[in-house]
Amino acid sequence: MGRLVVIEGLDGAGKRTLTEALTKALHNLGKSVTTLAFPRYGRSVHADLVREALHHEHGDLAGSVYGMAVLYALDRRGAIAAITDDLKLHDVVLLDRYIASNAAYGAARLHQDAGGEFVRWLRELEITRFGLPVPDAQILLRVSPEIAAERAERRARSEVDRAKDAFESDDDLQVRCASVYDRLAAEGWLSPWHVVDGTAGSDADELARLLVHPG
Ligand SMILES: Nc1ncnc2c1ncn2[C@@H]1O[C@H](COP(=O)(O)OP(=O)(O)O)[C@@H](O)[C@H]1O
Ligand SMILES: Cc1cn([C@H]2C[C@H](O)[C@@H](COP(=O)(O)OP(=O)(O)O)O2)c(=O)[nH]c1=O
Repeated sequence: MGRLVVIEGLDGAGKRTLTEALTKALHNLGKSVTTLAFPRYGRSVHADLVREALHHEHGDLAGSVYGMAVLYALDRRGAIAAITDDLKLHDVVLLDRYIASNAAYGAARLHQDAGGEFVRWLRELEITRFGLPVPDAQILLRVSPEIAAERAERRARSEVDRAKDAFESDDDLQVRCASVYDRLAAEGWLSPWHVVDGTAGSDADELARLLVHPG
């Protein structure tokens, strides 16, 4: 069985960039890798509803923290078979966002912390009820909310279809979200976490070695 490794962080932290660098670094160690990004836009009706809601469609849907969290969770539930199959075929399955994104953004929206009711409810929904695979390791790509916002802004200007959504445009939300992520990582929520400084020019080779030879 392969290892399920998750990359987490704020919008614009550099998750997609690190996913690519880590994939190369793991290949260099002779490991087979496959990647998957959540939400699965264009492949899951739940993910598409999320994107549309974040761009002000579907009435007051985006206003419901629990409603949005259920949609994100259903997107993942629809991917269980694919993840399980991938874990049989590859040494590493690398996910760009997973359950902890739901925990961090939902708790931040509700002004709760990582030990609050929302995070407990979410774990019960996604792990206990839906039976999602538990990650072997999670990486928190840590950058200040200001740097993440600058990067998300630059990307919104340079890439088609990347206009900032409701969460990305909410600076206070990103600040609260960063602190929930810090707590989730410090507590080892669902798995051990590796905290990586996203401003230091992350060393993907070193991280790949840590992931392949934990401890
Ligand atoms: N270490 C880095 N230093 C500077 N810019 C970066 C770094 N990593 C990513 N970027 C840039 O920041 C923007 C957001 O990166 P991306 O990987 O798309 O973030 P995410 O997937 O976390 O939203 C992109 O324009 C990317 O080129
Ligand atoms: C996967 C996931 C994302 N999110 C949030 C984080 C982001 O602000 C937003 C969109 O995800 P993101 O991966 O940033 O997509 P995009 O390509 O549009 O930037 O959804 C959750 O709240 N819960 C989740 O389970």
